[in-house]
Amino acid sequence: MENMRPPQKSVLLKVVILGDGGVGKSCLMNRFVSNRYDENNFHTIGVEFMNKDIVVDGEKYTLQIWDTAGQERFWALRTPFYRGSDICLLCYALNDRESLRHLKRWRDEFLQFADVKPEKFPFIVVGNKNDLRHEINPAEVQQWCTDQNIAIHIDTSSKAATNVTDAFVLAVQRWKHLERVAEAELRQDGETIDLTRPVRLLQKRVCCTGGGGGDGGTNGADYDDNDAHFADSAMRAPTFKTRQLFGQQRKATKAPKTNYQL
Ligand SMILES: Nc1nc2c(ncn2[C@@H]2O[C@H](COP(=O)(O)OP(=O)(O)OP(=O)(O)O)[C@@H](O)[C@H]2O)c(=O)[nH]1
Repeated sequence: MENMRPPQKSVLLKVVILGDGGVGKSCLMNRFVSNRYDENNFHTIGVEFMNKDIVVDGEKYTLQIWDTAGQERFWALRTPFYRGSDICLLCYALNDRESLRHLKRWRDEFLQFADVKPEKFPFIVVGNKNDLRHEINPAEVQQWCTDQNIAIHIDTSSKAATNVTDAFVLAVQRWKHLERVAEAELRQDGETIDLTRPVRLLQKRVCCTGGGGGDGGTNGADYDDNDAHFADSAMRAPTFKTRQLFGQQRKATKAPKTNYQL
């Protein structure tokens, strides 16, 4: 029989989106997963998540994206979901200076509850609402990222569908880069590495063949590698109980074909 190669496994990554209420976290997730945009979104209460399959640099990933409530009063509902994250998107709105200033608070909250090493964790700064007049100049964002030791920031518009997929792709590449760094460190320490499996992903991250639960559809885009990353945490999928309590899975109704051109 021809073409009987085993299907490539998909690596499961938990991605958490944090930032002030109204900066556009839910819109970003919906644009990425379903290519939809809703002008009249309700505030998120607690957390919601969606899955999306994506191919980056020839490797399959299932991104489990957690959209969190940005309003302060929901902190107790969102913080239990930080543990087990692989990537954190820190989201602000380009027309709202305060939302950039508050990113420090969001980062600190994440570090407190996710229990990860800041220098080894892939944070990506996302400036959303790129279609509106900017209140913040790029040098300020760059300075903030440098101060916080964050390597990547990108401007997006969920409304205009600008750079949304790119933001998630960059995040995966950053994660991959850190993974390689971790692998190199292990080699230096003389530890044995199983080259057939991702470092520290041994039992948990390899997800499934053919992808992520079918909620998002597969983005066939492929990306050239240059950069990458690693999270120091274990993947923990939500249990049925926690889903019932807080983490509702948002259904992407028919996922239309993405119109992103990368
Ligand atoms: N112009 C413009 N407006 C946007 C964009 N993204 C989101 N919005 C608007 O901002 C509103 C709030 O977006 P949400 O995605 O609900 O914001 P959020 O960060 O999830 O808010 P919380 O759920 O309260 O944390 C939306 O209803 C849109 O009207 C964008 O890229 N451009």
